[in-house]
Amino acid sequence: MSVPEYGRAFGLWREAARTEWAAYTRHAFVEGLKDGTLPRECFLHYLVQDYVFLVHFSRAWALAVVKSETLEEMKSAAATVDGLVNHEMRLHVGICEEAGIPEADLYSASESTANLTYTRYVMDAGLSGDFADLMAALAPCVMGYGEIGARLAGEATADTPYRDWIETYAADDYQQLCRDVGGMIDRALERRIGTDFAAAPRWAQLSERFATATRLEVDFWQMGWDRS
Ligand SMILES: Cc1ncc(CN)c(N)n1
Repeated sequence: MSVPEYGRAFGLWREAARTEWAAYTRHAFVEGLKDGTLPRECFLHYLVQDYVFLVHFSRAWALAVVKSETLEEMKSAAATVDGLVNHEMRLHVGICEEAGIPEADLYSASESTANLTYTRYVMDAGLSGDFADLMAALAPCVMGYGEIGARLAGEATADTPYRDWIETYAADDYQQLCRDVGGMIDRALERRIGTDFAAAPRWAQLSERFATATRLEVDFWQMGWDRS
């Protein structure tokens, strides 16, 4: 299967971090979602943590609204906050409710170290840097799940109990969000570092931010796998 395309900067970042990217998008947790062998307790542990993750991730996208320099950037960041808090989190609330975990418990769940490390890294990228730094740190999260969802939609076993999760990220609206964010990132970078991304003095640092956030995604799956 060919991988979906989510923009020029994302493609370059992904290629530069190919080892980390493979560890993220093909982690044992992901393969367990695909063939249904992931233990339910691991999935629920991950999902509770992911709800908390999305709360802080939404704060980081809200910071992107503050750091925007154009209306396009602002609209895209605001639409992503909306997508996260009003759509993606519904998946978590629904599945956890079925498992007897009410939403109030999700909101007050204590954060695992992997969760805390990742979301605060992203937040710091935005606080200490500019919009481009923030986008490089946010991109692995948005696009990685888009790529995983698209692959698993085609490869998952018919009876995997994780079909709802897979379809949330394979769905047209999530795939469109990835393309829209990817296009917006390209234009945001062109504005700040010029069209030849790889030749720009800031490129190495932006790529490093992307690679670091990708490693933190690997740790997040591992946290779910270990229930740590
Ligand atoms: C840890 C993590 N990374 C990415 C996503 C997809 N927004 C997520 N829900 N959780």
